[in-house]
Amino acid sequence: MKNSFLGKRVRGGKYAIKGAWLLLRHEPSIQVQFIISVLVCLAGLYFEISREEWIFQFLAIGLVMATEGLNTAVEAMADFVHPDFHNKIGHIKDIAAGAVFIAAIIAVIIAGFIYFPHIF
Ligand SMILES: Nc1ncnc2c1ncn2[C@@H]1O[C@H](COP(=O)(O)OP(=O)(O)OP(=O)(O)O)[C@@H](O)[C@H]1O
Repeated sequence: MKNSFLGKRVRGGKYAIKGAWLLLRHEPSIQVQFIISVLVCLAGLYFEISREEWIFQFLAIGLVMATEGLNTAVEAMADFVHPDFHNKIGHIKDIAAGAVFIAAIIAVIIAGFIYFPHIF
């Protein structure tokens, strides 16, 4: 079982859950995004948004948090590979942060589409 196809998948799932838990426990940016996600979900309950709106909302939350998680991994990898200051490392980190920024902008636009008609 240990090295079977299924065993490896189960082990991979355990590592992934561990990684998600580490992000939530130790990454301030993920913690902030998690709190915002909870607040947005409360807003969804309050405004009784539709099934389709919930789907887009969860997609936006997943997009931002997953991108932030990958950004964190890139930063950790960059610091491990090259702990000292280097222009290339700065460039790599800026690009990874840019990906989070794009995801966040899209999430804000989606939130606007969902909540603007409910509020105004
Ligand atoms: N080793 C380095 N060499 C060159 N520039 C760096 C280096 N480390 C960080 N920088 C620059 O500082 C910026 C912020 O990097 P940092 O690793 O502190 O990310 P952060 O966004 O503050 O991380 P966190 O997600 O932990 O808040 C980078 O985008 C990059 O421009």
